[in-house]
Amino acid sequence: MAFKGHNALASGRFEVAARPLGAGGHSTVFKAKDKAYADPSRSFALKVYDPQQPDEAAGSTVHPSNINEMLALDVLQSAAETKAIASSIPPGFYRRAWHPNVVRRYGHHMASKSTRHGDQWLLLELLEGAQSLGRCSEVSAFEAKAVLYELLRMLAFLHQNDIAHGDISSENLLVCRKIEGLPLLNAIDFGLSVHAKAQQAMGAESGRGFQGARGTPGYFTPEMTWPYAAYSDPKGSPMFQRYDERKGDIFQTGVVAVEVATGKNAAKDLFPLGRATKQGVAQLSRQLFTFTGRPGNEEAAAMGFPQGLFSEIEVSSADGIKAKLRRWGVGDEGLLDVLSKMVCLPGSRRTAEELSMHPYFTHDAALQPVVKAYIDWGFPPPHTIPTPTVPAPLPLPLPQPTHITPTATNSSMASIGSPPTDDEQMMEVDEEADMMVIDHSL
Ligand SMILES: Nc1ncnc2c1ncn2[C@@H]1O[C@H](COP(=O)(O)OP(=O)(O)OP(=O)(O)O)[C@@H](O)[C@H]1O
Repeated sequence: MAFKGHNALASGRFEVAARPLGAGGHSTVFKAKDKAYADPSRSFALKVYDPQQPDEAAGSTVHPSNINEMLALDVLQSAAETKAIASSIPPGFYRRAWHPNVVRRYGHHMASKSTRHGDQWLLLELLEGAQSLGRCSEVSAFEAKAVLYELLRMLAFLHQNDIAHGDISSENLLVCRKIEGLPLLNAIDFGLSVHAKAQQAMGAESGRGFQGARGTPGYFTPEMTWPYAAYSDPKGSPMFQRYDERKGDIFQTGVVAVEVATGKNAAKDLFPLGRATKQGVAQLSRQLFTFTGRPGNEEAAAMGFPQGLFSEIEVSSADGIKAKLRRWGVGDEGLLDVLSKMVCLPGSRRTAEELSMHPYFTHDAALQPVVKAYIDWGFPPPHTIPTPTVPAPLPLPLPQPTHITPTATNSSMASIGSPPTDDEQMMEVDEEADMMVIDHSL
């Protein structure tokens, strides 16, 4: 197994598969074994970031999104450790308290001055046999409901921890196994995440929210696009308003849910970005507001939305949004109601926790195995399913970590595997795996 670049760190420590698992704009992800781990036969996903040209001011070769991702996973690790202590999970086993819908982090290294490929990496749980939600075919209506419920539970958790994912898309959600026959999602790619820790580390001014459009085409939100429509040269315009990325997560999740429910593709069929230019975003903005409706006076003022913009478009209403969703092929009235509170203007968007308590989910006893799984993992829902068949939650044994079979089944989703074998014997090294050299003096 060879690693391109052959630097001492990566080729010495990891045995890396030649063929990548996947690649993104700033990284390549490989299946790898870590010789420093107690069980050197255990496989991980090694995300190797591309070094950047040294930044003029700080001389750093680390792309800011890599820092974002690393720090978001730091925050999630702290949350898991705190939860583990509260649940009397012994030290070293905190990953048992990690949220089931977020990929687990095992270590990282960020050599901030190095231009060598392989000096910036993130070691993640291997989601073996996983495929992106966007590539799953034949998702049943009930699977689609379970997927949306899981997404909302995951977002509620992230948002409670003051993290916005910032780039929810069907490519950044991997499906790797099933709970009682239902798909289990894992969110990856926290490169555009928004959280106080990154803002502190990178000296961003305080206050939540970004300005301007960023993310994956197909998932841009109305609030990030309107300044492009409002001004011929919006760059640096003081009229750019900050927007709350947590609300953006809700909109993007709604778009993913529409994709899953209808089989349409966000970037091709729903909200295509014709050209990645200001003019292209301006056109997309018109399309987005045609879908959501333009803001009424009050919301327009709150968004800093100029008077008169898109005056020919009707004012936003839930009924208008539902009618358009029906035309796209969403038929279920419950789902229509949930989506009309997600794929709408920011002022009308509900929180992930509120949405997870919608009767569409809570009145469906068939969703019980999924809800029960969260209770078993130590994440009780903010609601209870009103059915006599639901057993009362018992005092929890230590949640068993999940284990993934090495190969996908021939269905569109892979299956749950046998129980884990390594966690107990890994105790010391489990912690050791996090004590990797961190050099991010940015
Ligand atoms: N933990 C994992 N287990 C298995 N495969 C993974 C894992 N993490 C990432 N991948 C694969 O690698 C691909 C790229 O990962 P990721 O989206 O994190 O990279 P990125 O460089 O941040 O991408 P982008 O340019 O979209 O921001 C994913 O689409 C997936 O196929």
